[in-house]
Amino acid sequence: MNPDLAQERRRATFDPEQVTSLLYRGPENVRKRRYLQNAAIQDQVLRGSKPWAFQSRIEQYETALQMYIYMMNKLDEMGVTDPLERMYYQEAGAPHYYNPMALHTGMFIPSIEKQGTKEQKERWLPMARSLQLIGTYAQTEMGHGTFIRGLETTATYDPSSQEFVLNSPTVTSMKFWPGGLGKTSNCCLVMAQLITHGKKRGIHLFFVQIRDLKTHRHMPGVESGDIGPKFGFNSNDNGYLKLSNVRIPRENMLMRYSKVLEDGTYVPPTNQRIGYGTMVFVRAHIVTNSARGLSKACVIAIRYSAVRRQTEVSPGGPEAQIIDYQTQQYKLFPLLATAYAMYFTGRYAEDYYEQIASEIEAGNLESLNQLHAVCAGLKAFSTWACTAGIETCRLCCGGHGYSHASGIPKLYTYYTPGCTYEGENNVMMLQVARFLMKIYPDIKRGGPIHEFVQYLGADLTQKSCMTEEVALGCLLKAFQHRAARLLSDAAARIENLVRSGKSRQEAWDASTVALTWAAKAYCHTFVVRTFSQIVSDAAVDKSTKDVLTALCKLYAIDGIIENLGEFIEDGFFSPHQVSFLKNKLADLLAEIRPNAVALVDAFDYPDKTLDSCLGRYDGQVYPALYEYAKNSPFNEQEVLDSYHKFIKPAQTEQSQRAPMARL
Ligand SMILES: CCCCCCCC/C=C\CCCCCCCCCC(=O)SCCNC(=O)CCNC(=O)[C@H](O)C(C)(C)COP(=O)(O)OP(=O)(O)OC[C@H]1O[C@@H](n2cnc3c(N)ncnc32)[C@H](O)[C@@H]1OP(=O)(O)O
Ligand SMILES: Cc1cc2nc3c(=O)[nH]c(=O)nc-3n(C[C@H](O)[C@H](O)[C@H](O)COP(=O)(O)OP(=O)(O)OC[C@H]3O[C@@H](n4cnc5c(N)ncnc54)[C@H](O)[C@@H]3O)c2cc1C
Repeated sequence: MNPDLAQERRRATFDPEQVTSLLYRGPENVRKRRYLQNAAIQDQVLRGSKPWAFQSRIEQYETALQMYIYMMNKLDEMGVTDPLERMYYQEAGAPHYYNPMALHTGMFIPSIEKQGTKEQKERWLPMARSLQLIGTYAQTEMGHGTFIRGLETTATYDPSSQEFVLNSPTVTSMKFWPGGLGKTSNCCLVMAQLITHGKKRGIHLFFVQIRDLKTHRHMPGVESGDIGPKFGFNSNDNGYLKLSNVRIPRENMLMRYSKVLEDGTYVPPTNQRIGYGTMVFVRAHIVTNSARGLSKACVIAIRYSAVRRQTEVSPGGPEAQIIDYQTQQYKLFPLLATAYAMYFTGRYAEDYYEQIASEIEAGNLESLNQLHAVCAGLKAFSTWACTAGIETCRLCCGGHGYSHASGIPKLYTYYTPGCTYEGENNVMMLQVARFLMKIYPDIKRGGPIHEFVQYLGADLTQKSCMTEEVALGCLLKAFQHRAARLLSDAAARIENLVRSGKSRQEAWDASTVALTWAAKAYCHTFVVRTFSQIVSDAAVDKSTKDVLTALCKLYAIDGIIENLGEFIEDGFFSPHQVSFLKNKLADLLAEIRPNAVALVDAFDYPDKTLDSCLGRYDGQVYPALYEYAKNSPFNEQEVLDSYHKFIKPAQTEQSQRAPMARL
């Protein structure tokens, strides 16, 4: 054990186990999580041969496939059915590979469960669970990802044969990007424009078999393939798909909420957007997923910062641990606080999703819009925080952060597409703004509105209650004030533009930056509120609560300092109050410092899950870096063939032109 890390753990003022329990919803869940992680770590088959970064793309794909199929079988044998528990096992078993069947379990099966009729579920789910059917969610096209009403793929109903005929009429209508579509899947859910009786009925989901279930060759009229190497996700065969007069039976349209009858009569759903449900489900889960990404980067960067020493503090004296530099703390501790904030908010988003989804199942669609706004907003807010935070963690690791040995570049390329997939983040923020502007008249009237948004109608002339003590309640009020004011600003801007003669749509289009500011401020407030509520309700001892409260305050204060203009432009905070906040920020960095390592230990990631030479629990960073370097295929031969092919001839040629000087 590295002595600095051992010392860090001794000086912690709280019990990390209590925090671990809080993060993973109780000691019983922690026990199960550890059991599954250990089972994966100890499994010889999952040990792997060489580090993923030294493998070709095809090798990465094959290794990922082999490992995931092995793990699925193991989980079935162990009787583990809960998706989260399955994820814990897989995360520890194959942390370096993006599962080529992730869309099968993450979107294909859930879409059938949520959008399929009873008969469709009985027909497809058993085959999907036993991998006879391997599916994906094929929505995005080369020409359209965001504007899904503009998708071009058509599904035209033919009443004479009671079939839909699917077509990709243009190059841009080709499905492009779906995970596992290229080579892995034999079927998919295709989002296509439904046409019955010659009329367009909007986009709907259709079950389409794209490959023969025995030979895996393409079905007639189907062309598909891999889209090529990407920034990350290279063990996944994100694919393209072109459909030419592909016929599927009428029963293959997912008909839980809308129907096409035998004669082609279209029965619409109660709400057209109910068919977007799988996206809302995944967005709700992306919040915790972002917390996972950011927290892993924090574990790596904070442990490494405790081990790494750089620069003599006094001449001839010992070099300081880099974690003792205030600038390093300022970069890392707010991110640590953010990771906690996102874990707690993710938990909230998932619970809220389950609550509203069961109301929807029971036929009550009243909260669908609000659920959409919450999930879209938190998805965007959390993925932005995660991506930016991972990059800061990488920079905090200096040169070694740039190596795949650190594990951080992999985290970055894995998590950054979260800002784009499942709804591009700016577009998601504009959906939040749309929701807020829609209810704005009710907010102003003081009409019946959800408690999430009540504060948005607060008196904007009020000033901050902040004192030198910096209470959490006052911090939350500051966020609420900022969100209310930015929303009011955006609304006023739109009204002014309308008064000046613009149409409402033109006024909206000319205000999307202001609307995005308002939406982000709303999401930020949501996170601060959730974090502070969970901390104040947490059943933990006083020392643990003190540490969590310090983290929560740091999250809030850092959010204010980073967006200071928005908090002071209307004079809400006085300059005096801003200086309280700046002083408190510095105090909190010092207060969190002795607990930083214990706070990252509390995330409870086994070394294998982190896959990082820098983030090891034992802190043996330097021998691990050396071992990793030795594994490079470059080092398999003392002299590479390329020396004889290129370097030697070049030297010979050069020496003939100018004879070598004696060394
Ligand atoms: C327990 C563990 C379980 C595990 C589960 C999985 C966990 C996953 C976790 C992590 C994932 C990691 C790996 C993930 C792999 C990658 C997966 C990527 C997959 C994809 O990317 S699939 C493709 C996703 N595509 C999109 O998201 C497209 C984005 N575009 C849209 O959503 C829409 O086009 C739009 C919202 C931007 C606009 O839609 P449109 O119909 O034009 O609507 P508007 O005119 O703007 O608004 C009209 C009206 O509709 C309301 N509305 C819009 N969307 C919804 C909705 N989804 N639900 C409800 N209501 C909606 C909107 O508010 C308007 O309402 P109003 O008229 O104002 O009342
Ligand atoms: C790794 C990865 C995996 C994916 N997996 C799948 C999958 O399994 N299935 C699937 O169907 N799709 C998948 N996708 C596709 C993904 O869902 C889309 O890329 C995403 O929805 C964004 O759409 P787009 O690419 O058309 O971006 P665009 O909409 O073209 O965005 C480009 C820019 O335009 C801006 N913009 C676009 N529209 C607006 C607007 N209305 N207002 C303001 N700004 C706007 C955006 O903010 C962005 O800056 C995946 C993508 C990636 C990267």
